[in-house]
Amino acid sequence: MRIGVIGGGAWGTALAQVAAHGDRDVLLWAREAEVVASVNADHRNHLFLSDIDLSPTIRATGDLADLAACDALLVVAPAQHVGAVLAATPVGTRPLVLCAKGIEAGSRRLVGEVARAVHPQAPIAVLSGPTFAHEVARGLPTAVTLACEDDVLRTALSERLAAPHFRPYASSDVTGAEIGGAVKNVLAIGCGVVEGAGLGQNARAALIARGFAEMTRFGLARGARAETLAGLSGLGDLVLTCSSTSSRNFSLGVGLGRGEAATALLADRRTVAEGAFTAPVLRQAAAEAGVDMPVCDAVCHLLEGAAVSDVIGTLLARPLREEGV
Ligand SMILES: NC(=O)c1ccc[n+]([C@@H]2O[C@H](COP(=O)([O-])OP(=O)(O)OC[C@H]3O[C@@H](n4cnc5c(N)ncnc54)[C@H](O)[C@@H]3O)[C@@H](O)[C@H]2O)c1
Ligand SMILES: O=P(O)(O)OC[C@H](O)CO
Repeated sequence: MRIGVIGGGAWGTALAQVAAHGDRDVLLWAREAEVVASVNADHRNHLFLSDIDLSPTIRATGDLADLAACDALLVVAPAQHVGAVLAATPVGTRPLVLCAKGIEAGSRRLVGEVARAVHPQAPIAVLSGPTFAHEVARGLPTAVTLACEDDVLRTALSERLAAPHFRPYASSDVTGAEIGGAVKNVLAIGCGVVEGAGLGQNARAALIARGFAEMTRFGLARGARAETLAGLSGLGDLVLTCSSTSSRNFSLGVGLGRGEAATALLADRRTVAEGAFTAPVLRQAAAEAGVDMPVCDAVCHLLEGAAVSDVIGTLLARPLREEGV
């Protein structure tokens, strides 16, 4: 199975490195000509993953048409751009493995729903979990959820992408795998705010636990399974992203917590903090589904410029309630 990767950011490049394990050929599509040039000439991605020596069996292209030579495509463009990039990609019946984490603005569709609309003939899988790209690319041990409704394809993809340091766990719950990844980015911004504002470790743990309850409520309402949300792509990724400044979402929150404006923090950035785009869409989607998500709402208010003390005060002053989802 020859793998093509759509997206030459940090995660697309790290996944290309995983797929190239054992000297297998991988084709990486990158939007930036300088990424294509540096991967092909130096086996490095100077723009997005600069300190990693890449396998020489990874070849980069700037032409989406070249992906017609691949058997399966990993989709690693940011969530807001997946629809446009896929519309320009020759897909047909090739499996699409969705690796972006987010919800599309406007349509409020998960990435899988976007992909199905653009390429209805293509089987869909989702690869998601606690995965900082720079750790995966360095060969540090990592486990992910690989979700696909088709058993045969799920097994084939798992076997093709598994490597000694990279262990996929199979699931048939595509929606659950997607929702965990999308919601955790929003919650990670909140945990970063806790850090930046110096609110303490207790507050961070409370936010992770109550945030997980929100992820579960929303996921169950959208048809996800509870065990998927409690797995690698849900709770696992939530814990990772809420604990480290290696996370772009957490770091964005740290800035907000220090009183910096979201507009300034997001201006001119080359890398993506998906939670900033997902938060307002998630608020709409949750309202539509009748699901209460006060922590995610609080993150929206903070991104809109509300003062940290006001937002935290409002969260804590809500009527007392029973614990549980
Ligand atoms: N970096 C990680 O550790 C990591 C891990 C797991 C999942 N992800 C997810 O992977 C996805 C891609 O993130 P990343 O970290 O590889 O990106 P990145 O932040 O390293 O780079 C930004 C990417 O956005 C692309 N881009 C910018 N404008 C675009 C446009 N108009 N059309 C198409 N592409 C455009 C760039 O070409 C580049 O590939 C995100 O959904 C992210 O949440 C990232
Ligand atoms: O840097 P972040 O916040 O986009 O997180 C990267 C990955 O999603 C972690 O699993």
